[in-house]
Amino acid sequence: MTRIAYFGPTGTFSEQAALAFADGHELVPAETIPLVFAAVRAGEAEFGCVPVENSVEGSVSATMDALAADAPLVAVAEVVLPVRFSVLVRPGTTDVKTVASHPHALAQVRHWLDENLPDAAVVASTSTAAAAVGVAEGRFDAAVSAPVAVHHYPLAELATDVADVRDAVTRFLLLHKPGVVPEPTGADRTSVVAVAADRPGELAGILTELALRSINVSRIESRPTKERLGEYKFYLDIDGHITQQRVGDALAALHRRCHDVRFLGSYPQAAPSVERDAADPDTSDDSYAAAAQWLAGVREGTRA
Ligand SMILES: O=C(O)C(=O)C[C@]1(C(=O)O)C=C[C@@H](O)C=C1
Repeated sequence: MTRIAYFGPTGTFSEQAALAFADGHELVPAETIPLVFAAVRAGEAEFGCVPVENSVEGSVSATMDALAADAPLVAVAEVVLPVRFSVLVRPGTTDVKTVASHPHALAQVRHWLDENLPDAAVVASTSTAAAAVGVAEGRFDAAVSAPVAVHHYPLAELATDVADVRDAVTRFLLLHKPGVVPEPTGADRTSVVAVAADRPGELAGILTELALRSINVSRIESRPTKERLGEYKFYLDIDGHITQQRVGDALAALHRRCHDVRFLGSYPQAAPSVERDAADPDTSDDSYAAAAQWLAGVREGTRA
C-alpha cells in the first residue's frame, strides 16, 4: 500500500491535506517537518505531505529549509485548505493558564487570544495536534488546534471557528523523490531555489530572465544559505511547467548565471492564478520550435 508521511500527530491540518491528496493510502505521522522529509528520503514512505505557505503568516521555514538541503525531493501536487481553529481543553476546564500551538497557528489567533485569554501564557508546540496531546496529558490547559483534533483526543471545545483573518488558507505540498514529473495541465506551478552570485543587479537579472520569457512569478522568498552572513538563496514559484520551452529555457538561463539551482517540482496549481495559455504567443512552444529550426538551418547553411 502507498504510504504518505505527514506532519503529525493525527489531527493536524497536514493530515487533512494528506487525505485530500489520496484518500485510501496509508497515512503515517512524523513528529516534525524534517522527519517527513527523512521518511521519504529513506524510502519509509513514498510521499510526504507538509505545509509550505500560509496566507497570514507566510512561508513555513522548516519546509523551505528542508526543500533546499540534503537529497532533493520534488513537489508533485499541492492543495490549499481553509484554516480556522478550535480551542480545545480538558472537559470541565474553566481556568486557562497556558495555551499551546504551532507558532504559525498562534500567529493566526493572536488577537483572539488577547481578547479571550489575555492572562494565559502562550507556549509553542511542534504542531497543532501535539498541543492537543499536551492538553490531554495535562501539560497545557488549552490547545489551538485543527477542528478535526477534537475527534482524535478526549478534549472539549472551548471555542470554534477561531481566526483573526476570516479567509486564511494554507498551501500544502505532496513530495516525492525526483523521478516522474506530473503531466502539464495548462495551469501549473514550477518551484526552484537558486543561490545567486553576489554581484550588482543579480536578482534583477534573474527576474529579467523570467520576464523576457513572459513567465509570471507568483512568489519570491529569500532565506539565508546558513554559510555566510549576507548570502541568500531565492525561492521562486513561477507559473508554467518544466516541459514548456520558455520555462525550460528560463531555468537553463538561471542555471548558467547562478551558483546553484535546485528544481523543486512542476505540479498542477490548486487555485490557478493565471488564465490557461495566457502567455505571450512569442514564447509559445511552437514559436520556440520555429526559432530552433531557423537557427539549425542557418548553421547548416540551408537558411539565412
Ligand atoms: O500543526 C498543524 O496542524 C499543521 O499542519 C501546521 C500548520 C502550519 O505550519 O502552518 C498548518 C496550517 C495552519 O496554518 C497552522 C499550522
